Amino acid sequence: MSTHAVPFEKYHGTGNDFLVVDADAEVVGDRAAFARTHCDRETGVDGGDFDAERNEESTGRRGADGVLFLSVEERFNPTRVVMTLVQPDGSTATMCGNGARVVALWAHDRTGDREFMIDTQAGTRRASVNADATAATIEMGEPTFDPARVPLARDEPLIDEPVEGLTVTAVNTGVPHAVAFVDGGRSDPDGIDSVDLDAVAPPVRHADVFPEGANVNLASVVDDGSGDGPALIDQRTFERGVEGETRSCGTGAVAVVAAARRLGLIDGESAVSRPPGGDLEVTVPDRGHATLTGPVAREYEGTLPADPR
Ligand SMILES: N[C@@H](CCC[C@H](N)C(=O)O)C(=O)O
Repeated sequence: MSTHAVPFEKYHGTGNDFLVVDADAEVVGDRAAFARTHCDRETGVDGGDFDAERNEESTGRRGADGVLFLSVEERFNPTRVVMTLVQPDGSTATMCGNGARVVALWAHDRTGDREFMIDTQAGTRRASVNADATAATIEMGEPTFDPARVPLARDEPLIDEPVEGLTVTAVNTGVPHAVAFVDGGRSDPDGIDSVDLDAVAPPVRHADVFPEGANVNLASVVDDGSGDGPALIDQRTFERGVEGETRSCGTGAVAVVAAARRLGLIDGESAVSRPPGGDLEVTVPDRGHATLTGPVAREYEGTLPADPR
């Protein structure tokens, strides 16, 4: 059994926060146990109070939404980064939009580059960091409603249909998502924030129609984009693997905009999705890659036991 200390860095993208471990430099024997222990919101890693050496945007919470194990391959142009996300329940996610944006900033911090190819289990995705390294953009692949690829336990797409008490649309944006539109945005006392997400999401997340489970999003169209600016959509997401609500979900933001377009709820291919942790700019063109852009920040660093058992 290994008991050595593993260096890590903590980053977040719009409040979706991750421990980052350099997989080339560090050997973590049981990655699932490492994630389960150190991501725990009650007893996991603690960045402590803010101080001058820490980024003032730190979320300041114990634990994390996952561990990113990263491997940099600088011999490619652009530099490639192999990304594996292990979630707080020990599962591995095929894709994570905010995680991939964090990967871009982490790789920028190590190499100084601003363009990267990120290898995920959902495919290779192009990513970039902006000039002052405060935001990152990632190509997200093409959202699909294809029942075989969501996946669904049926042959027809699931579009605006009742599932376990919510009316949902199912879409895969690298991982499976269920999107339910509700009336009233965040500023409405009876709107999206009045819903008990921890109560309504689990039956949908585990519904038989989703054989691999699903992340569950609530969304409310605040501005349909028919005026001057892009559409604005308030978002909340209950994440598979975290088994709770996160402050932001990037694949969820793309799913919300893709579903809004499919249902004809917004004009144009661009929208701002607004989870609690901050705004995400999303484009979902008729064909080709969706994109996801938003702030990313480094919080702090430290060491953690490799084998926490
Ligand atoms: N927070 C992520 C999504 C991570 C994967 C998800 N929990 C799953 O298991 O499907 C994001 O920003 O996309």
